[in-house]
Amino acid sequence: MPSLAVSEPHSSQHKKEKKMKIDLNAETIELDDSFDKKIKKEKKLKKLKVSESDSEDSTVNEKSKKKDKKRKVSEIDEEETSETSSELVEPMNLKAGSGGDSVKKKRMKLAEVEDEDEDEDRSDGVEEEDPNAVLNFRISAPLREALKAKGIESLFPIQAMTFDSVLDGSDLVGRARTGQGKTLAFVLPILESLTNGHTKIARKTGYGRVPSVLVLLPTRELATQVFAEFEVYGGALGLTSCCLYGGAPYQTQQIKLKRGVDIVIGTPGRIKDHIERGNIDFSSLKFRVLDEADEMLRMGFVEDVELILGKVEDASKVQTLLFSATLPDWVKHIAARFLKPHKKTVDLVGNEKMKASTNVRHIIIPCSSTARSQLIPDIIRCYSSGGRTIIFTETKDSASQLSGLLPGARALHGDIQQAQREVTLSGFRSGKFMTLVATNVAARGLDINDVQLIIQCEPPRDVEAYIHRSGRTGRAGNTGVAVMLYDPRRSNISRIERESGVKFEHISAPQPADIAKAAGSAAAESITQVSDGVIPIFKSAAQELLNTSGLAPVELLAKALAKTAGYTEIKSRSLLSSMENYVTVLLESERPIYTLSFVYGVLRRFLPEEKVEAVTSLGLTADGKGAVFDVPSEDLDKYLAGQENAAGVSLEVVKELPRLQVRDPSRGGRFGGGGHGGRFSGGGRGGRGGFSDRRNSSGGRGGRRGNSKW
Ligand SMILES: Nc1ncnc2c1ncn2[C@@H]1O[C@H](COP(=O)(O)OP(=O)(O)OP(=O)(O)O)[C@@H](O)[C@H]1O
Repeated sequence: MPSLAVSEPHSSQHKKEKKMKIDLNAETIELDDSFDKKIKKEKKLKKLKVSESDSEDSTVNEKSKKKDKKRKVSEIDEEETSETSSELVEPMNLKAGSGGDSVKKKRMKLAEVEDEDEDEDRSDGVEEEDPNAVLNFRISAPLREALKAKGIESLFPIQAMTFDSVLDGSDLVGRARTGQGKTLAFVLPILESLTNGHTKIARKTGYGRVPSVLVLLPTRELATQVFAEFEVYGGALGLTSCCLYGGAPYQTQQIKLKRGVDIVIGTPGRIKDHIERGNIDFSSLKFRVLDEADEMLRMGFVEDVELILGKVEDASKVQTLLFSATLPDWVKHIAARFLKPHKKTVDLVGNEKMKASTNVRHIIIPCSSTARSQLIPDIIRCYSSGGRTIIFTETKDSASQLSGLLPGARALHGDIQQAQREVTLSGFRSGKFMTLVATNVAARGLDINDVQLIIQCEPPRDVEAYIHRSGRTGRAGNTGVAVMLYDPRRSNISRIERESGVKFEHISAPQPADIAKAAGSAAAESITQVSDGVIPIFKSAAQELLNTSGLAPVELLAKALAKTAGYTEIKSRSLLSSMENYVTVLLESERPIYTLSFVYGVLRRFLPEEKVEAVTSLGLTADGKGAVFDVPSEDLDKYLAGQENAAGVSLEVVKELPRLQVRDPSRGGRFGGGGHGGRFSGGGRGGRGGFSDRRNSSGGRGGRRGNSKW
């Protein structure tokens, strides 16, 4: 593993004082959910053997209701004393995961923790009860069994905190960070309500029945994923579901609707089409769910959503639930419009500074658009731990281009035919390929096992996108890494930092030499495994080489290892742009430097024109006294030698990238206040400017069918 220089310790934000607010009377609950800690605790509690008697096969565990208040209170106590830490260990090279079940994997990890804690627990001699154990909720036996089969024996906080409210008939707004189980938070109580709860009697049954539940989601992939959950858990209770989204034939969807379904899941455009064709009747709806509501509305589905929601005969008889990891202010207006006034709100993020996943290590690396395809494979090598990687680009074009440049990667975006999108996603899920290059179409909700690494090619426009994209890793209590590439001269990452609460780790690009070193160790290991039987055959060639090379045996062996590892030439990388074969140079002048043209003027005083033109990625330092730029590494000596003819000017190769002024494109390229305060270490070479691929963007907010940009 290459040792990567980290200039700023990743830590403090996770250990800050946690604020918690609970006001049951006002029906608003806000908690710091301290998910890591919660999961650990949960695992410890697994040891508790809650005997599940057969007589308890009664559909609902009545006791659980009485325990409700107690459970909530103990939940709060736990949270109050906990800390959230997302500090993760340095990346390791693990074997590529072959798929499998994330829950099981997580259980395994935590089982190890349990073992360590065993002695301690024995000495306590106190058995703790898990307040969130599935058995403590009004969850019927078939559903409990289905959960158990998936390795779920305890509810996650958002599920535990919302279950009774939904089952008892409340409208609800639910918010929890990415990957914390919001889907089951509505799936479970809805299913129980339909089969054992208050909506059971009114629910239509039999052939041709009209749906009781409508779930609206922003993308087809997400609709398919939520549909799969309803299939598993609803199927266990004899309920049927269907999934309606664009790009798939109408006829099969129509036939399903005609036969009758209990739950309809889909994207707004296609559902509206079915309504208009008279295929669907929401007059007997009992539940409406808006999952990732803000995204649906952002994608231009407002009118469709309104029309669909308006298709119920008596809105007072329908429960409406709204779930998301992010709730921009304007979503609250939507909630006020569609949800009943006495709705409940369970907000596990609340006023917490950190809005993004706390299970994720958030890293930023300076990189130009031209260096991306060279840098990304090295980032994957260093940070994916052998698991899956999702790379986010801003546009469909750049997703297609980048996937073509990365070996074994596939693209996913809105211009790809639906059938192909499904093939791609299922290939990624099953581990046929390990790198997916996607637009925001994959940013929301997708729950894919063993995604260890997220790479964002440039900072997204809004903070919600950052939160959701980085949340594709570190799910269900697992850990992950999110790397964002940025242009230190142009990208204003401080806004994302401020609004998401993330304190980025500033790291320089992995240097090819570090990666080669790690590959050399692996090659050495593989050589020790070669059978001694080959020695007599190769010995004479080795002896000959030793005699003629003029090198010491260890040097010769080093060359052999380099060849075995596939590194016959070691490049280096710019600190400024991550371009290979470029080096970052700092120019300092006795006089203040206000403009880029001043820097070019200074360079012309002591360098020939062609050398000045070869300078790239020029940026001014925040202290106003210098400028940094990249020069081709092969010409470095010529640049450094030139300074001898320049009075009052010095040039040196930087080992740490100084703080830079950030250029504000909205002000005609003028430089704004200081950039971020990060410093970067390492050596490097760099590349050309032109960082953003947004010029390719079709812009706008997307049309009715959404996804036009993605
Ligand atoms: N109680 C539980 N115990 C163990 N695993 C669970 C539990 N509930 C959900 N999970 C798993 O956690 C993962 C994340 O769940 P889910 O996709 O619902 O998260 P989310 O909060 O909706 O995330 P996002 O905001 O990104 O959409 C899934 O793999 C799910 O199977």
